[in-house]
This record gives sequence, C-alpha cells and structure tokens, in this order.
Amino acid sequence: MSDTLSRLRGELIAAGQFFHSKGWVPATSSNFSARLGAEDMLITSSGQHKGRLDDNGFLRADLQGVSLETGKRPSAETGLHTVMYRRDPAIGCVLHTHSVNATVLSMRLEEVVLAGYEVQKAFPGVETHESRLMIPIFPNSQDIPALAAEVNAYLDAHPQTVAYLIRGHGLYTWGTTVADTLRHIEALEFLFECVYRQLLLDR
Ligand SMILES: CSC[C@@H](O)[C@@H](O)C(=O)COP(=O)(O)O
Ligand SMILES: [Zn+2]
Repeated sequence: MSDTLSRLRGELIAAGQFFHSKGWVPATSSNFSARLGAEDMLITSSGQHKGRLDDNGFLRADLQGVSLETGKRPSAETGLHTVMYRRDPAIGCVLHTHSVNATVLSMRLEEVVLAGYEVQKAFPGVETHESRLMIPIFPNSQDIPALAAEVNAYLDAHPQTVAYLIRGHGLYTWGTTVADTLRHIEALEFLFECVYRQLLLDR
C-alpha cells in the first residue's frame, strides 16, 4: 500500500467526518475522490455513508471509471469525477456534497451568482470581493455520462468555473489537493448560506 494512497484516504475520511458534522452528506449521499497518478484515482465505493468511511470504503479506479479492485463498485457518479481528472492534470481532488442550502438554491435559481463577498477569495486566482463567480446549475439526470459531457462542454466554454450545482441534487467542486477542495466546499457552503439569507431578506 503506497504512502500516498493511505494519506489521501485518511484525508478523505476526515473530510467526510467534517462534512457530516455540518449536515452536508446526509444518508449515503455524496462522493469523494483524489488523484493517485496520471492514470488512476482513489474514489468512494457506492452506497457508503460518507460521514462514517473507513479504509474499506474506497477503491482504486482508472480515469475511465473502471474499478481496479475486484468486487468493489465505484460511486454511481464516478463519471463526474473522471471527467475532471481527464480535463486537467493539475486537478488532484473532486468532492461532491448534498447540503440543504445547495439543494434548495438549485431548485429556485437558474445559476448562483457570487459577488461582493470577501470569502470568494478562497478560490484560486480570486483576489478581490469585487470579482463575480458564476456557479452553473445543471438539470439532474441519472444518465451520468450525458451529464458529464454537459459539464465538460460548459467548462470548455467557461474555464474559470470553480464549482457547479445539479438541480435538486448537490454540489461538485475540485482542486489541486484534498485540503484545497475541502476549503472550496466550506467557502461555497458559507456563500450559499449568505445568498439564501439575502433572498429571504429581499422578499
Ligand atoms: C442517497 S441518494 C444519493 C445518491 O443517489 C448519489 O447522488 C450520491 O451522491 C451517492 O452515490 P454513491 O453511489 O454512493 O457515490
Ligand atoms: Zn449525489
């Protein structure tokens, strides 16, 4: 077992415990992955409770989503992870969560516009609250290859995108490391709470 694999697995287990403490990974929702090398990744197996992961809750898969471990089934949404690793060799982690705020906002808005918030600086390349981050919302689908193709085309056209929502479903974001990606999730959840509260005040 490589040191890298056990370190990344530990980081993803800790991320799941943190997200669970926040209520962002209810039931067996959500999935996590981290790049192992140029051709493979570590990903949660399907149906695990992400707040109570242990070493057995992961498997190695290639970047086409094929399990490299017999008897273990990768996340049902593996295609949304592999599309990111194939797009960009600098991406080292993809995290998907199902918080209430992400889900509710995705049901009410066409896109989430983040503007004027200091915490936007949690994202790479964002140096001022005067930036504008657009979080697109894709229709939910059980056809993961089709959804992954839609995400891929959108990111080709909008390469500055830092995350996306799936309607009625949840949030996907990515980063170079598990720590960076966890910071993105935490920043986005803070920002979604701000957007939600502003919408309430504006009523
Ligand atoms: C428990 S419903 C959530 C799932 O349908 C799915 O959206 C999800 O995030 C987890 O799927 P998984 O196959 O465990 O990775
Ligand atoms: Zn999901």
